[in-house]
This record gives sequence, C-alpha cells and structure tokens, in this order.
Amino acid sequence: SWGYGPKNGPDHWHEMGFPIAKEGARQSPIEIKSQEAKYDCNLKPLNLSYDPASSKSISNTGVSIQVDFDDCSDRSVLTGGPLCGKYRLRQFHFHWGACDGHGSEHVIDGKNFAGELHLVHWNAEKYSCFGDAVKAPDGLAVIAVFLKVCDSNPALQKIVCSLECLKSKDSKSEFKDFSPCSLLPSCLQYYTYLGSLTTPPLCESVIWLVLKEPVTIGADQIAKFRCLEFGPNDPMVNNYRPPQPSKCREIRKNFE
Ligand SMILES: NS(=O)(=O)c1ccc(-n2ccn(-c3ccc(F)cc3F)c2=O)cc1
Ligand SMILES: [Zn+2]
Repeated sequence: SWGYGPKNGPDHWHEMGFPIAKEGARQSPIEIKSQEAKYDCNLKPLNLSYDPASSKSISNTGVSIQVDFDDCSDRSVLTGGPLCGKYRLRQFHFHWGACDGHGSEHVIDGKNFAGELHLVHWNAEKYSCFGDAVKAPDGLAVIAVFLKVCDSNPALQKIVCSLECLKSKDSKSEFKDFSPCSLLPSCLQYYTYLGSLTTPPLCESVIWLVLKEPVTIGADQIAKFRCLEFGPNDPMVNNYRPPQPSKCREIRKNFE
C-alpha cells in the first residue's frame, strides 16, 4: 500500500486510489510565504484545554508514531482561532527527515525544518464521530508545530523513551497522563489556511493552524525517531509529503 518509498510515495498516491492527490483544490502541505499571508485582526487566539488523563496509547502506525486520545467526550478541546465550535483532540503524530535539513511538511519562506508535529482535532459540535468529520470541509483542525534540532526537549522525553518498544509496525504501548500542551511553544501565533490530510485518504477537511514558533528536539532524541521502522529493515525516515500547489488559496495570520 501507499508509503514514502520510490514506488509508493507521494508522487504515486494519485494512481494508488487517491486521485485527489493530483486533482484536489485544497491539498496540503503548502509553502507559506510569510509576507503574502494576510494579517486578520478578527482571528481569535487559540484556546487549548487538554486533559492529560485523556491520553491512551502510543503506537507505530507504519507511517508515523502516534499518540491516541479518548475523544468520547469534551476532555481535550481546541476552540478559538478561526474555528466555529469545539474541536476534540483525537491524536497527535510526527513527520521527520533522514537528516536535519528536511522532514517538515509545511515550508516557511523556503525553510524546511527537521520535523513537524501534528495535533489532530475534529468538530464534535457539528459531527457525531471522527469518521463523519473527516469527510466535511470544516470537519478537522490540525495544529502544526515545527521541530528544530537544538537542545533536548524535556517534553519529548516520555515519547522518546517509549520508542524502544515501538520499533516495529503496529506495535503499541499504554501512554497515560501525557499533557500535549507541554509540546507547544510559548507563543501560539499562527498561520491558517484551508487544506487537507497530508497522507491518504487526503480528505480536504482540514483547517490548518501552523504555529510560527518552532519547538526544539535534541539530536539524540530525533536519532531515536529515525530508529523506528516502516517495516522490517526499512527505517522510518522522510515520512513527509512535499508542498502542494497553492491554487491561489488565501493564507491568514493572527499577528502583524
Ligand atoms: N498528517 S495529517 O494531515 O495530520 C493526517 C493525515 C491522515 C490522517 N488520517 C489517516 C486516516 N485517517 C482516518 C482515521 C479514521 C477514520 F475514520 C477516517 C480517517 F480518514 C486519518 O484521520 C490524519 C491526519
Ligand atoms: Zn501529519
């Protein structure tokens, strides 16, 4: 099935059952040119209210490392920003490169970061389950946080320590009492645009919130991400989709 290799990677997804990859009007990620993003004074600050007790498990999905949350009630929610309604946190996961010079999905003024964290939320006010929300144009809201290789990040250490038992595809461990807001930068200024999931099924249902400020990850920490595997003897690296045509989409920012 689809992946990130030379035969099943992003350039092949359109011929692997996901024509939207080529034909879509709002595909993600995109390159963000900061000077072209329009400051919108009506954009509210992001309001995050996460309950650490709602974290459930961490798993190697075969394409990323993912922490899943209990989204049966409004325990971890995102409101504000450009959003109408309450978006429930379902999972977060990462994308990263084989080396520090690339690995992020969004690109800012031509700069690639070493990785990117995605916190995936769904509109629980309008839709009854994630599966319904993922098909709606306002169904999902994903916060993207760039990872910059610098000092070690204590907030990532619990994740990094759990990777040793998650090397293989479909491995899974319990992962309780983790506070996802510990992964966020102090400044929550953001860019926002309408886009899609960045992997199949590539649904055009995501309101993207790309934070301007990166967070750090230590060289030793990202090295452990690179020891994970897509499959046997197939190191999990470069699990990112490159920027897609902007197709004259408006990008807004909540800062001047
Ligand atoms: N990288 S990202 O844009 O944040 C991203 C990319 C892909 C997904 N993704 C993949 C499959 N699903 C999914 C899971 C359950 C479901 F019912 C429907 C889905 F599309 C999903 O949400 C979720 C997030
Ligand atoms: Zn992602």
